Formats: sequence, structure tokens, C-alpha cells
Amino acid sequence: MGEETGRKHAVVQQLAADGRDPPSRYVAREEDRPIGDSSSPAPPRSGVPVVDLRRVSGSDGGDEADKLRAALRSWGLFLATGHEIPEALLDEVMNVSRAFFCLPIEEKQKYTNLIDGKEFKLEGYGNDRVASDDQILDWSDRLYLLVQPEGQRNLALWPETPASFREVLHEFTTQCKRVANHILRAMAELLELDEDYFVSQFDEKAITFARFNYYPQCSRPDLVFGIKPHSDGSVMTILLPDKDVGGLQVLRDGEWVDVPTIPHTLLVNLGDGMEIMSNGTFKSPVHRVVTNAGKERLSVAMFYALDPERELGPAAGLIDEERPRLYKTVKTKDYLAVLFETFAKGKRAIDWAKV
Ligand SMILES: O=C(O)CCC(=O)C(=O)O
Ligand SMILES: [Fe+2]
Repeated sequence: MGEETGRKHAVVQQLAADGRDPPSRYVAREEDRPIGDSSSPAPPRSGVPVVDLRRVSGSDGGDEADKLRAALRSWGLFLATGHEIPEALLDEVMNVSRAFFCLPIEEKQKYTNLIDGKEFKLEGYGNDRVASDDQILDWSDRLYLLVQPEGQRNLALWPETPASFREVLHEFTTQCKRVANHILRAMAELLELDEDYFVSQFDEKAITFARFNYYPQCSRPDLVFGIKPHSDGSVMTILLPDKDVGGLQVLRDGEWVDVPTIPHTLLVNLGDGMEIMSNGTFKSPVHRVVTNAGKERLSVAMFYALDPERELGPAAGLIDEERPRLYKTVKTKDYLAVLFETFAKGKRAIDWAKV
């Protein structure tokens, strides 16, 4: 094995297997470093809202709808029960993800996110996109795949092993889409917009990315982030978190709060797109992932974004004299381009869209 410089793009899994302290490129600035250890699941008393999706809309609304409104206005995220995705499918998604990351490195490299071992492309397997030499890298590997529109899938990057990977991902995509639409309708109702206002923004060219995150154990969890603090550039993200190992934290009133692990519960978080469309009523939460010395962790995120060519801006119905426009209307693809740059620097893209 070469020196650190000789393997700038080694996947984190290899670094973790060596068991050495994280190379300097992964070490967070002293003032940013995580504290504590997340090896055990967070206790379910952190206050992170839990919402039953069966009870958030229509005539059953009421209390649960109020809970959802409060969650989206203050936290920007919630744990979702009542999603009606079969538990067996959620387990399968985790099983095929784990099986993929357990493959020998050479096998996984068939799906690499590097062109000629150097330049990063959007999709594929590998580590954090390196945008500059001074970027602090995340202690995680990922497989990033476009899943919608179906016609734009790059199947060459969809693992063939384990054999059921593609089928399971396809089914998960379909199920999550149903859940996403349900939540988007409930949110439109809460904002007193037409019920289909958000759903109709997601036309046939709207994009969904699946990101499989793999966080190897780390000998110095106090020095690195699994994913550095960020907010998502999506409109909404549906996350299937590891059911045993915690690590996700959300920034709330200036404090980092552990998101509890509750088996078969999804974590729904809004992205900058929804903060913009709701003219700031709903929040896109800043969150991060911390690692631990004992256990690896997995998660699968589904990012819902609009057609890259489509304009993203506050709903007209949410702008008036009392609530002036807070965000400019921007093209989705321009927003995402800014996001990739700012993410690498640990900054927020949404500031760029502020009026
Ligand atoms: O792994 C997690 O819990 C969160 C992942 C995340 O924030 C992301 O992929 O954007
Ligand atoms: Fe995220």
C-alpha cells in the first residue's frame, strides 16, 4: 500500500481496513469536530418528531397534520411511520446494500465514479467527490444512481451482484415515490395550496437519485465526519437509516441532536428546494453523520429533485405583503451546480438563492 498521497482516491473502506488513524485529508477542523460517540442507538427521547403518515391528510388530518406542520416548520424533518412499505422490502434494501459493499474492492470498482481513475462523474461507486485540494473528505463510500426518470437509468452502473440488487432498487423506488407523493400532497394542504401543487412540479423529467451510504468504523470518530454538515439540495429526501447503528444528527437551535434509530421507520427530511418553494415556511435542516469506532453503518437516501431545466421558486400563493419573497427563482440545474461546489467547501447553497 502506498503513502497517503499515492492513493488520494482510495475508498474509505480500504483506509478503515488498515485500522490506522484517518489521514489528514479526513480530519475536520478543530472547531468543527464532532464530540461523543454514536456507537449505540440514540435514545428515542431526543424530541425528533415521529409522524404517522396514515393520519396526516384528508378528514383524518387533525392532530397528526398539526404535528407534521410543526415538524416541518421547526425541524424540517421527521421520522415516518405508517408509510406502508413492507418491512421485508426495507430489510431487502439493506441486505442488498450490505452485500454490495461487502464485495471485493475490484468487483465494486466496475461501477466506479471516476473517469480514468481521476475525474469524478456524478453516478457510480466511490468516495466523496473531490472538488479541491484543500477539501476535507468524508469518512464514507457511496454508490450514487439515478433511478428516475426510468429511461435515463444508466444500468451499467447498477450492480449485478447481488443478483436481486436491481429488482430490489426498482421496487424501493416505486414504493418511495408513492410515499413521496403522499407527503407532498399533505404539505400542499398544510400550506393551503392546491393539493397537487408540489406533485405537479415533479413532471416526467423530474429526477430522483438513490445514494447508498457506507460508513466504515473509524479508529478516531472524534476527528472525522461520515458526512460533513450540509442541507440537501433536493426538494425532499426519504432516507432508510441503519436500524441498529445511529450517527445521523440534526442541527436544532444551535445544538446537534441525535436522530434515534427506530427499525423500519423512514426519516423524511426536506431539502433546500422545499424551503425555497414554501418561501421559507418549511425548513431544510442542516444535518451530519458521525462515525464510531466499533460498527459500520449503512443508509439509503432517495433525493427528489425537479427536472433540471425547470425553474424552482417560491409558490406565488405564499408571497404577499406580510410574507415577502425570501428566495429568487432559479433554474434547478444551476442550483444543483452551486450545491456541489458549496457542499465540498462545507457551505450552504441556499444562501445563494436568498433575495
Ligand atoms: O446516512 C444518513 O443518515 C444521512 C445521509 C445524508 O445526509 C445524505 O446522504 O445526504
Ligand atoms: Fe443529507
